[in-house]
Amino acid sequence: MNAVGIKPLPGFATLRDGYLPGNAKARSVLRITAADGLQQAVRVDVNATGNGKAKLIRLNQMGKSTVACHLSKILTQMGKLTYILDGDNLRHGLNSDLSFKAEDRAENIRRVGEVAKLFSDAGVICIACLISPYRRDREACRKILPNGDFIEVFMDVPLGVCESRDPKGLYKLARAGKIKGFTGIDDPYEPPVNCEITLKCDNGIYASPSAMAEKVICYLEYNGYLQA
Ligand SMILES: Nc1ncnc2c1ncn2[C@@H]1O[C@H](COP(=O)(O)OS(=O)(=O)O)[C@@H](OP(=O)(O)O)[C@H]1O
Ligand SMILES: Nc1ncnc2c1ncn2[C@@H]1O[C@H](COP(=O)(O)OP(=O)(O)O)[C@@H](O)[C@H]1O
Repeated sequence: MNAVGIKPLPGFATLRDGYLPGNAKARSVLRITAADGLQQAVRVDVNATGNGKAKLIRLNQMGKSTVACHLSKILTQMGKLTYILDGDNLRHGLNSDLSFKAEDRAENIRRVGEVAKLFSDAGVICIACLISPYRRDREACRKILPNGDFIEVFMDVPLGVCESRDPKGLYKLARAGKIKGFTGIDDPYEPPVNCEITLKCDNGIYASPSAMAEKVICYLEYNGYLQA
């Protein structure tokens, strides 16, 4: 158990223990650290990472973007290329024609899956943070990616905690009936039954976003996803 309460998987230290992953090439790590930013990291030459694989990583529920940023930063420091596909942002561009009706959420998730597949082909680890509240849509998305390339991360955060954060005030509007079909209020969220990773609280205490990201890294390391 380290200082942030994560039990490392057998044979793995977490990054906070000062562990430099054996497969991270010093040249790549230095170069990408110097770039110091997620978008800049994406511009780094693919060959510099030595990473031939890419994965779609889904994060559910509140705190998605925050954990995704930490995850991307850690992966970048390890010499990997990453790109974050954030549902909230994509709905301003690629998916601006879609509503929050069930069929439009399905199309939203399908498009993000297809985009993630393209990133994957280019050797970039794609971190997709979408609510994707319905199981059937997540399973359809899993099928878009090659077998084993879709890693589902469930952020098991109770509605009350999400609602207490509410930085955009959307829960308040939903409770007041000013937004209809809001996930968790008057639209369902179906928790996964077969996700690869669950991030939740321990003894009522939530891990920090960076600790959650480290847990994902441990999973990826342990299962050989980050080998050069
Ligand atoms: N009705 C309704 N239900 C849920 N969410 C809503 C809704 N209306 C707007 N928003 C904002 O849209 C963000 C979620 O978009 P997603 O593309 O991830 O949703 S979905 O996967 O298609 O369900 C989500 O942003 P995040 O909080 O960053 O997830 C909300 O701010
Ligand atoms: N582990 C955490 N502990 C406390 N607050 C958090 C945590 N993760 C995220 N937050 C805060 O919760 C709010 C929502 O986080 P965000 O990452 O934008 O969620 P999402 O992308 O799921 O909507 C933000 O104000 C963020 O700072």
